[in-house]
Amino acid sequence: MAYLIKGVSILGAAPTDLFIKDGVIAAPFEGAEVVDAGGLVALPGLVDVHTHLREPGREDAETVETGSRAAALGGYTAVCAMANTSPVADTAGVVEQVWRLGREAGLVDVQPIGAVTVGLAGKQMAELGAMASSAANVRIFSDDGFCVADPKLMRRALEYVKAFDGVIAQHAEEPRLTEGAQMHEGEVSTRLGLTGWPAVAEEAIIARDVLLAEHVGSRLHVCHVSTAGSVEVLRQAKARGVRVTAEVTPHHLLLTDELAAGYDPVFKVNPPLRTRKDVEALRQALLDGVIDVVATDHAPHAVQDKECEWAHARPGMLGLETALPIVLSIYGPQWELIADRMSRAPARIAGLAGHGGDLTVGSPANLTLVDPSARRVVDPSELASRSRNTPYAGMTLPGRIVATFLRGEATVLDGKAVK
Ligand SMILES: NC(=O)N[C@@H](CC(=O)O)C(=O)O
Ligand SMILES: [Zn+2]
Ligand SMILES: [Zn+2]
Repeated sequence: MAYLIKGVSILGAAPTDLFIKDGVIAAPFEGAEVVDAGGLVALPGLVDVHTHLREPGREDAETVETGSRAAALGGYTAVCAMANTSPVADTAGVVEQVWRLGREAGLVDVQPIGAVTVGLAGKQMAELGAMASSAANVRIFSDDGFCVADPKLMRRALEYVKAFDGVIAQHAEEPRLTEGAQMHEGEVSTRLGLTGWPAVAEEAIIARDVLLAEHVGSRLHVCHVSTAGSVEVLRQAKARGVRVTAEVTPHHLLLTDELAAGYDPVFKVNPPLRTRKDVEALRQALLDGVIDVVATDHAPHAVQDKECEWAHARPGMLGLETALPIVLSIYGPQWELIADRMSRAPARIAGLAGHGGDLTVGSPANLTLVDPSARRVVDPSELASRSRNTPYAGMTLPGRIVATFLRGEATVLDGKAVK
C-alpha cells in the first residue's frame, strides 16, 4: 500500500504531509491512501531491546504473534526477544525458530537475543558464534532472568562477542545477596516482613562488569537499572569512556516499593520496585543520557503464575502496550528525547539498521503516529497480550497510538491491529 499521512507533526514540528511508498518515506506522489493525521505526532517506530515473548515453551502466557501484536499497538516496529524460553534460545536452531516466527507474524521485526550460557545455567558458554552467524544474526546475548555471576565466564563472553561487535546484556543481580528475596530491601520490606533484595546486589555486579568491560574493551549493556547507586556507577564508568549502555523500564520510572503493601503480586518484579529517591535518580539519568534507553522488560505471565500468594508468584509485568503512555505521563511531549531513548538509541544498541532513523525521504517507513491529547484508562481485558499482568489497570494515561507502519505496511490503523 501507498499512504499519504496528512497534516502530521514530525517530532512536534509544524504539520506536514508524509508520503509512504514501496516501504520507504517517499517524495510527494498522486493516488495514495490518505490517513488524516491532524493533531497526531509521528515518531520513528519504537524499538524495545528487552521483551519476553515466551515462545517456545510458554505459549499460554504469550506467543511471538500475540507479543508482536501488543508491540505494534504500543508503537513498536522492532523488539528483541529474550532468551529465557523453553527450550532456552542457546543454539542457532532456537534463535532461528524465533526469528522465523517473527517473520511469519509480520507485525514487528523480532530480533532474537541469544543466551550467554547453556540453559542459562551459568556454567558453560553457549554457541555464541553459531547464533551470530545464523539467519537470526544475533548480536545481543543475555542470560536475563539470571545473572552471569561467574566473573571469569562474564569476561570470556565479553571478549568473545567483540569479534562480531556483539554485546552482553547483563541482568545485574548478585545471587548470594538475593537468596529468597521478595521485594526491595528497605523500610517497607521490614514492615511487611518480606525478605529484601538490596540495592547493592545490583550495584556490585554493575561495578564489577563495567571494570571487566573496560579491561577487555568490550561492549556491556545493563538491563533494567533500578537504583540511584547504579546510576552513579554508570555515570562514572561513562565518564571514563567505558563502552557501557543501560536501560530503564517504564515501571521503574513510575512505581515504588510502597505498592507491595497490598501483597498484590502484580507488583512483584525483578529487579524490584525501589524507593521514590531511586525513581527520581532514574528519571534524571534518562534525561542526562547516563541511562541510554527505555526498555519494557515486557514479562507476560499466565494467571496461575501471577494470581497466587506473593511468595509463589513469578516476577514480571506487561509493558509493551503502555510504555509510551507512561513515558509521556512522566516527561510530557519531549518528542526528541522520546525518539532518542525509545527508538534511535535502542536501534543502535541492537544493531538494527532499518530502525531508529530519521523520517526523511528514502529511509525505511518504520514509524508510529501518536495522539498526544487522547487519554485512556488501562483495561487489562483490552490488551492484545495473552497475559493480563499489567500494574497499571485502572490508571488514566496520556497518548493513544493511532497507527504503526512496518516497512511501509500498516500494522496498526485507527488504534487497531490490522491482523
Ligand atoms: N523481570 C522479571 O521480573 N521477570 C523476567 C525476567 C527478568 O527480566 O529478569 C521474566 O522472564 O519474567
Ligand atoms: Zn532481568
Ligand atoms: Zn527480562
